[in-house]
Amino acid sequence: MAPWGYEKDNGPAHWHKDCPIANGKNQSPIDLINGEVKYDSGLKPLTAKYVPFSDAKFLNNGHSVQFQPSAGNGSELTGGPLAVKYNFEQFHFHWGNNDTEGSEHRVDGKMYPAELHFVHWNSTNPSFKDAVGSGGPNGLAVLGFFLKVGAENAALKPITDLIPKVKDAGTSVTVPSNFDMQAILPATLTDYYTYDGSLTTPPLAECVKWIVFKQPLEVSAAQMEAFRSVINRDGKPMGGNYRPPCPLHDRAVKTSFK
Ligand SMILES: NS(=O)(=O)c1ccc2oc(=S)[nH]c2c1
Ligand SMILES: [Zn+2]
Repeated sequence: MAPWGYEKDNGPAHWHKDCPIANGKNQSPIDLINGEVKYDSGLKPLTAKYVPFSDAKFLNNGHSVQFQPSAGNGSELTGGPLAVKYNFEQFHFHWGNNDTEGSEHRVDGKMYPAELHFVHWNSTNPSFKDAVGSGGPNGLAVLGFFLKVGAENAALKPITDLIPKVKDAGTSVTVPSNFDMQAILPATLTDYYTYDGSLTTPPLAECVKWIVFKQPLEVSAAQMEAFRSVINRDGKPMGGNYRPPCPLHDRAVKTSFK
């Protein structure tokens, strides 16, 4: 089978052939239906402590554009639904070819134009790869932020300004060491949905504690257009690199807000 992608011949409907877990009971993304979520007063705010990276790349891996440090540097996530410390691994994006589609998670059936994922791995594992394979929903913690079109996002500008340099699949560029990743996050990481799920791309491992924030981040129309200029490994616009929602089965979605 052609390597997986989001086209007719290699998209989400085909993934189960290489990854049978695609039809599992803990798959992501999902539609976050407000009438079916349950407030959990025990959910505390999250704390993300991100240290500037001296050696990080921004790359086009053929199915997303991704910020990837060369090694860990003590950037970590704690709190919220998490029992232990999680190490930062990478962040990447999913987006659409127009403003009516692009996010992976949905809220009452509504898609946002894009979704940003901050990926972290459970520090009780020796590595990210081990955390993915550790079994159970506590291997990774992924923060999901919806993006909507509005004001320019100054914190993401150093990243969106690099997009023209990674237009083609397999290209990468070094990110200036003064890039302030912490500035992307809202000041307080309070109102979120959380549930046990999976990677939204192959291998689709069911190893993720998902934490999706209610409040979207804003990016400008020009920043959205930058994403839409990215080309995938088939030479087509990468937009549409989102998996449709999966069945919830008997999972609960908890919220930190009423
Ligand atoms: N889109 S996502 O669920 O955040 C996600 C995060 C980390 C991943 O590592 C591999 S391999 N595939 C991945 C998908
Ligand atoms: Zn993702």
